[in-house]
This record gives sequence, structure tokens and C-alpha cells, in this order.
Amino acid sequence: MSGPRGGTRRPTSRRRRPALDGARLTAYDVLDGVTSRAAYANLLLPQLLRERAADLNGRDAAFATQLAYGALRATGTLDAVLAPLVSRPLAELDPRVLDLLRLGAYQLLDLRVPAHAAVDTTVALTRAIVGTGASGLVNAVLRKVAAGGDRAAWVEQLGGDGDQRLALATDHPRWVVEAWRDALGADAGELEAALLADGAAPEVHLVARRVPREQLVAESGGEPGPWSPYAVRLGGGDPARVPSVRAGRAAVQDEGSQLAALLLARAPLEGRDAAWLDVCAGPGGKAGLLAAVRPEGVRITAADRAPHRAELVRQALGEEAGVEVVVADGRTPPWPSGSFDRVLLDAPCTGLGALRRRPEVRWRRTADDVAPLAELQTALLDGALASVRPGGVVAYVTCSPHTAETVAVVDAAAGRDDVEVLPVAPLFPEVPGMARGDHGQLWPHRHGTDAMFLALLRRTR
Ligand SMILES: C[S@@+](CC[C@H](N)C(=O)[O-])C[C@H]1O[C@@H](n2cnc3c(N)ncnc32)[C@H](O)[C@@H]1O
Repeated sequence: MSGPRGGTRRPTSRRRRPALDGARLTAYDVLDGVTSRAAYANLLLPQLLRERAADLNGRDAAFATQLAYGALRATGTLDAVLAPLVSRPLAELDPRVLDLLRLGAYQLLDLRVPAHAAVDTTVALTRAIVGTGASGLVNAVLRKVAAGGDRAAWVEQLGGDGDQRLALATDHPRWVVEAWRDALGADAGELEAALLADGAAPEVHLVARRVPREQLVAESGGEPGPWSPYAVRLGGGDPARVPSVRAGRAAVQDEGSQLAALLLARAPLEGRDAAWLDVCAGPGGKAGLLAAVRPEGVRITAADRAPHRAELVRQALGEEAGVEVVVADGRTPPWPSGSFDRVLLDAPCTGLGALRRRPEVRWRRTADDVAPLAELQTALLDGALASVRPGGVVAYVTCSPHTAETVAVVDAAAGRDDVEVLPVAPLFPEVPGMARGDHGQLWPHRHGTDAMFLALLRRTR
């Protein structure tokens, strides 16, 4: 223990002078990037931590992460607490002040940061970032937040019906709570567990593509994943340091996404099995696993409408033989009808199944986003069914459990007289609790994966 030396005096008061600390400043910069530039926190935060590595130790980096992710996840709840304490609508506040209020309020509601530290440090940040004028408002509002108690006390005070309380307690917009209840159907008793799981940091999963899984386990110090025979779950550590990841023989991939690719590979098929299509392939995660597990001689076409996403597929697949990457719109396929034996449609979606990874997405998305995406998904599924030969299969997957993007899209296609639905769960006997009718649904709270939806269709003629 180092004591005071060379005339340095111990502070006489236990209450330390508020200083601009690097962790809080970094968390603020992440909130500001998300608010003012629509940045993604999971990209911006690691970048800032790298740039500021000389000034932030491991604990600072961990605290900045907890603050930034926590405050972004809780934005709606924090705003519900702040709104009655500010005389103007929150939307009329200087956005920087609103972000600072959120940062302070989050510490008061959810962290064991002493109230005076949360308030004083946020006031100091406000003074430095916005100016002295705004610091009075921040000071006054945060004191009222502190006086109202912790999150449980605030949820109690704000009141509302059951869904409203769940929304506030678990940091979801109400429309997502309703969508989750609907998606869980008969298992709606798991609603709170499902919502809470969106607040837990996800484990990093690796996929062993061109390396035996046991070797990847040994290299990474991880554990075999319970569901995919290619998955390794990491307890911690930087995946980029794992030799097979560096060499491109393994990659980071959620175990649910691995099952989505395996669904296509495992689907029962009669006759020719030589040409596979991944119609929305960018950035190439599932195409990479498909390339590794395909039987010898199978050619893969990996398409994406966005040229830069197609380029990412090219980079991800590197030297793979028998893989063609093309820029194409899956709604109007440029290849002859019935060209493929198996087609994977990993459709663009709201991404609500991956809320654990992208804390701000739950507030950026709105219920109005769903219908246009469902329209796109429907058109893409039509294109996928046109691309597959009679007798061939289409795997339709989304990283969202929302019924309008999943069951409704597939049901509409299944109404055609040349399409039959194949049951998904029997193809994964090792994965309990994944049946959603004939389809498959993974959940973070049940499976420790993203909430992937999986459906299988056969074109009958
Ligand atoms: C969910 S992501 C695919 C993820 C990818 N399968 C993977 O595992 O890495 C959806 C992709 O669909 C692409 N996309 C969107 N609209 C499309 C369209 N009309 N035709 C083809 N690709 C499209 C997007 O550019 C995006 O890369």
C-alpha cells in the first residue's frame, strides 16, 4: 500500500473533489455519438477505449462500458424518470444535457455509486462539455432523481399497468414487451425472463470452421457450445488472440447463427444436391459455415444487394474454392428460376433478437419499422422460392422473434400451392425447447443464443 509521501496530504474529507474522470467522459462520448451521429455503441465504444488506452486502466474501461451500455439500454426508463422533473419536454433540451442527465440518472437508479458522486461528477462533466449555465439544471434534476430512490422505487412511483411496469423494469419499449409476449405464445410465463435476458452481456461464441472443435477449445480456453457441434463458448478473453481465429479457420459467431446455417445443411432433400445459394450473405458469417460443412462438390453462390457487404463476404470466405460472391437483389433474382437445390434466406430484419449486443437498438427501432421490413422479407422469400428447384428447400431465418417478421411471412408463403412447410425441431433433437409450431425459435434466456427464428420450406413443383 502506498501512503502519502513527499508532503502529499491525505484529503481531509472523505468526499473527494469531483474530477472529470475518463470513464464517465468516455461513456458520455458514446451516448453523444449514438444520439448525434446515430453511431453504434458496440463499434464506437471499443474504438474510444483503444484510442484512450493510455489514460484508462482496466477498471476504467470496464466502468465506461457498464455506464455506456447501461445508460443506452435504459434510455426509455431514464427518460420516463426525468420527464416529470424537467419543466420542458425532454426533446427540447440541448441533446448533450439530456445525455448527461441520462448518464447521471443511470448511476443513481442502477449502480451503487453514492448519490453525491453521481451528481457531482455529472455536474462537472456538464460544466466542461456544455457550460456552467446548464450545470445548475443538471444538479437540480439529479438531486430529485436521487431523492426518488433506486429503480424499483421509481418504477413503483411511475405506476402503470403490468406491461408498463415490465417495460420500465426491464428497459424495453412497450411494443417490444407486447411482441415478446406474442412470440412466446403458450410460454408467455417466461416473458420477464426473456426480457431480462436482453440486459445480460452475451458470451462470445466461436465457430470452428476449418479446425477441429477440440483444438479450438484448447486454444481458446473455452467450452464446447451445447447446441452446435462447431461452437465454442468463451468465458472471457479476446477472441482475436486465438490462433485459429487469426488464421481464419475459426470466427466469432453466435451459436444461434450457427444453427441457422446448419438448418439449411441438414434439411432433408431428394435428388441433386450440388448448388446452394445464400441470398442475403453479407458479411458472410453463415456462408462461411456453409462452405465448411457442405458435401464435397457443392458450389455456393453468396449474394448481397449491397456491394460493400458482398465485399465483406469475399474477405470472409477468402480462398474457399467453389464459392461465387455476387451483388444481386434477392427480390429480382438474376439467375434462372430453379437454379439452386438449397437456399438460405437470412433476411434483413429489425434485429430485435440481438438486443443484448446492441443496447441502443431497442430505442432506435420503432413499431413502424416492422411492416416495411415484413414487406421486404415477403418479397425476398418469393425470390428465394423462385430460385430453388422443385423439391429443393428454402431456410428462412431472422434475428428477430417478432411474429410479423417470422411466422406471418412464412405462413403467407406456405399458403401457396407449390410450397410445403417442413418441421424444424426434429432436425435439432439435441436442442430442447426450440419448436415454435413447425418452426424453430431460439431465445437468449433458454438457449443462451440470439433470438433467431428458423423456418424450412420445400418447393413442391
Ligand atoms: C441479416 S443480414 C445477413 C447476415 C449474413 N447472412 C451473415 O450470416 O453474416 C441481411 C443482409 O441482407 C442484405 N440485403 C438487404 N436487402 C437485400 C436484397 N433485396 N437482396 C439481397 N440482399 C439484401 C443486407 O445488405 C444484409 O447484408
